[in-house]
Amino acid sequence: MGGWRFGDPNGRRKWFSHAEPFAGLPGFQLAYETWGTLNAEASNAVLVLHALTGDSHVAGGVEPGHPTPGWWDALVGPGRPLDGFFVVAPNVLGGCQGSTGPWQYPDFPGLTIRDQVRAEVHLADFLGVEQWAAVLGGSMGGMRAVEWAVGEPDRVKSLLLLATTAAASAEQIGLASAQLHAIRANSVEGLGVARRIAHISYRTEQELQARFERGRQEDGRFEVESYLDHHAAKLTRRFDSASYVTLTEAMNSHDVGRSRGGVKAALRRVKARTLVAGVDSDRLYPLAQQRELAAGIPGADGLRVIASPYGHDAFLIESEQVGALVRELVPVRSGSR
Ligand SMILES: CC(=O)SCCNC(=O)CCNC(=O)[C@H](O)C(C)(C)COP(=O)(O)OP(=O)(O)OC[C@H]1O[C@@H](n2cnc3c(N)ncnc32)[C@H](O)[C@@H]1OP(=O)(O)O
Ligand SMILES: N[C@@H](CCO)C(=O)O
Repeated sequence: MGGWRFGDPNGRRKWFSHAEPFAGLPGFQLAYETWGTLNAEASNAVLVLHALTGDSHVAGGVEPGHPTPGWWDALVGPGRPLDGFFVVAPNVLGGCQGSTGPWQYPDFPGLTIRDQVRAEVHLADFLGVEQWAAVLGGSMGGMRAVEWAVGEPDRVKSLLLLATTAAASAEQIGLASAQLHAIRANSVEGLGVARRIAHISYRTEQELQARFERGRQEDGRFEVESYLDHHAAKLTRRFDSASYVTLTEAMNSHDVGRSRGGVKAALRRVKARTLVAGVDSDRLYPLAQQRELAAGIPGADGLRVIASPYGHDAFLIESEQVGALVRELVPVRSGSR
């Protein structure tokens, strides 16, 4: 088993353990990282929720000795939008970066986004956070963020939903099911095939055309093929195929309206001041999905649009635009954190 499943590659992980049976598991642990300090009123805690292949390492280089870059470096650190907050980022339940996942159990139960959020509620209780100043998430992280706000409306003061949806659509489930078939046919090769399919959906036709055209490598592969091979190999080195299946199935299960009278009724439960943003070129999580969220959440301030040629991945790449949204959601109030 790779060290990344158990270990602490950046030397910053902490673990929370829950010893009681939970969602078909005998118990669980969540790996998480934190930045900053919880204030005396416990009013400055921000929960950052990662996407499908992300992890708890939101930021690197904030403290000496931890240089490995994170996936939202632009948000955390001196002078950055979450400076002064107590930032908490767990690895999702079912993931493979320190949290309990299917690589540990032969008969790992299926999990839903709701199960994953319920696990994070236990982490919040453990940390002494009664209400998050903000919950932020994109894509799968946004699914958990909206589930937090619907399921625990009194515990989320403000909410940022990026490139996400209230319920997985038929197309999203369809693309995911092709990826799941590839992995079930051959877990290692299949993970690479799944990443290739997924990565195309994370980018845009125009970007791929502009970058690669019909170019070929010396070995005869198309440039775009080589690019996808590279992303497939990179993910296969750092990610567990069984976790990919568990997390993908959890995303397919996502429907905030299930057993709550539908999406509209569920979204009306949200009490948080909310910003919803989508990416103008996102073909996987199209703007219509964020429009539905913005229209349905009572405290939502319209729909914000991130302008980008990069498609769905823009919520990871367009850090200036994302940072501006975070500053708007949780403005710096000197001395009040
Ligand atoms: C820093 C961390 O630890 S992140 C860990 C957690 N990760 C996450 O949460 C998100 C997962 N990551 C991602 O989704 C993606 O990597 C993103 C969105 C961040 C990538 O965004 P971009 O910066 O646009 O990268 P892009 O898609 O252009 O890929 C660049 C890579 O493709 C390679 N590449 C470009 N063209 C080609 C080609 N024709 N053939 C082969 N490789 C190619 C580059 O050399 C580069 O390699 P590297 O990443 O190993 O340095
Ligand atoms: N590139 C992102 C896309 C999923 O939202 C990831 O791998 O997590």
